[in-house]
Amino acid sequence: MISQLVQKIQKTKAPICVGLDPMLSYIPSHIVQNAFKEFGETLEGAAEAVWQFNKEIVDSTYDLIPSVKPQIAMYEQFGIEGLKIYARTVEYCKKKGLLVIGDVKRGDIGSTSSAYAVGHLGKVKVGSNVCSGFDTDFITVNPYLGTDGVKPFVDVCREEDRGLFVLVKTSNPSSGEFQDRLIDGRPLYELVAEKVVEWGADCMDGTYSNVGAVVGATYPEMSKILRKLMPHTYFLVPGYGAQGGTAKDLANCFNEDGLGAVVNSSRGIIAAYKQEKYAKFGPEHFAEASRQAVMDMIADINSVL
Ligand SMILES: O=C(O)c1cc(=O)[nH]c(=O)n1[C@@H]1O[C@H](COP(=O)(O)O)[C@@H](O)[C@H]1O
Repeated sequence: MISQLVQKIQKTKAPICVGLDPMLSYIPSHIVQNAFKEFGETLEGAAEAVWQFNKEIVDSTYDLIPSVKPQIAMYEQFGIEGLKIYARTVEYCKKKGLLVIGDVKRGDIGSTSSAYAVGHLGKVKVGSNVCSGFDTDFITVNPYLGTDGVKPFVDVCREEDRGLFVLVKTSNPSSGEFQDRLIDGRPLYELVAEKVVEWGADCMDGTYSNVGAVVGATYPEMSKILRKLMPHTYFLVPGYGAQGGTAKDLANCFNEDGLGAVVNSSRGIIAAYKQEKYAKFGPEHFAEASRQAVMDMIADINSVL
């Protein structure tokens, strides 16, 4: 699976992923009002607005990009109606030729992780049928429970040719509270990185493993160390844009050949029309503002590679 992402990145010359993290407050009021008119001021109405918003953004950017990353929390806030739209968004993006990284951050005891792995990446047996749940290409995984909590995901990746991005060093301000703590003189994120390499050793797909790592754009010194520790691990790099990470900050996440990382931006792309820089597009043309923001992000990142 990771080789498909590499190929799409090489084809588009865009090592990026558009984060489909829709909050109702980002959605222009003409879309929200139309959805409310049809479905009322209900969870169904909110979910319909999210769907219309996502569809326009995907339609206006899919030819420029290799991948998207829907964050499931933004859909779960609308309950089952939101989850239906998560599933519809995944399916639509795949039809458009995009690789989909489901940002679900799962991880539990082994038996529970197995069910998560099947539901998001694999297939489930239903009587005599074999069915797919959310059917995403990659998901994000939380490694806090250790090897038996991660292995079920790795096994499904090997069986189904899917991929993971395991949290190693996250982009948020408090990430150091646990992740930077020294254990036998070494920060925890380095120990997790070594485990990610070990988990991914049996899942190679070309130069890289299907077991990747999440490394935030906001900690450039740490990403430099992690890049060296994990030469064959692909990085998913969030934190660019809205969280303050710049192209210069994330240059360390890439290998010398310009591969090795896919950079996410969510609010910076989907809510671009709200920024002064893109205000000229106005809410009516929000999707064109997103397209322009994608082009600017690609140029910005390529300028440091
Ligand atoms: O796993 C992630 O994608 C993730 C890890 C991390 O360390 N930091 C982080 O921001 N994310 C996700 O990346 C997205 C960032 O959104 P923006 O800050 O709007 O670009 C959100 O969906 C976060 O949940």
